[in-house]
Amino acid sequence: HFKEGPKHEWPGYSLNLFTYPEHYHEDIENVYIPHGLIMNRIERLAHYITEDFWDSNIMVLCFVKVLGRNSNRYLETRVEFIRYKSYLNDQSTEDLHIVGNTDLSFLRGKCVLVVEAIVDTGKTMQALLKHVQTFEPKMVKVAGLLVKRVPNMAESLTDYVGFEIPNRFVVGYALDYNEYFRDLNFSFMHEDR
Ligand SMILES: Oc1ncnc2c1N=NC2
Repeated sequence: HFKEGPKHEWPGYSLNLFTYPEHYHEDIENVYIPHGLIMNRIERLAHYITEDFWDSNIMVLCFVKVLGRNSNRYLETRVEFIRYKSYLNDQSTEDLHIVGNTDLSFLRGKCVLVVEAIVDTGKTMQALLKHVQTFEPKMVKVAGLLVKRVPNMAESLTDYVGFEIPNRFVVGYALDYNEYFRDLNFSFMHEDR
């Protein structure tokens, strides 16, 4: 997936180009990926996913449903959420703690798309995929909106990548730092930690 990119790192956009909650002014460094760009990229991923899943029902996904309305094909989708905790402050913990229901037997024989906001070390995703496989789905693919470039990254776990980003902590657009910054629902910010 990841061609060796240019060595310079994308500097992000200056904060004064955007409006964002006052209470975050001291904590964020720049706008890394604005909302509009995220939306455009997600639509492209939905195109690839719809092609790959062609005539199978998809167990987990919402944005393909929108694409279904625009194109003449509608893939029935069902969305289930797996809540888990894998981060303490900004360090990934080793193990996967699934919160709530761990019985995923509804996946048996199904075409599953695991949708993750961010794939970092890949440890959580590997643990999640191992757990999903025990329920013998027909197919499992992974969509990650953000995938970090981390040293000796496990073979690419992600079939659909929104944005490949440097190995730095980002917040916003549902990504949090100990539950802070979740309400930055319009873009990613580099958290200068
Ligand atoms: O950079 C990150 N920002 C928020 N949450 C997570 C991150 N990486 N793994 C989980």
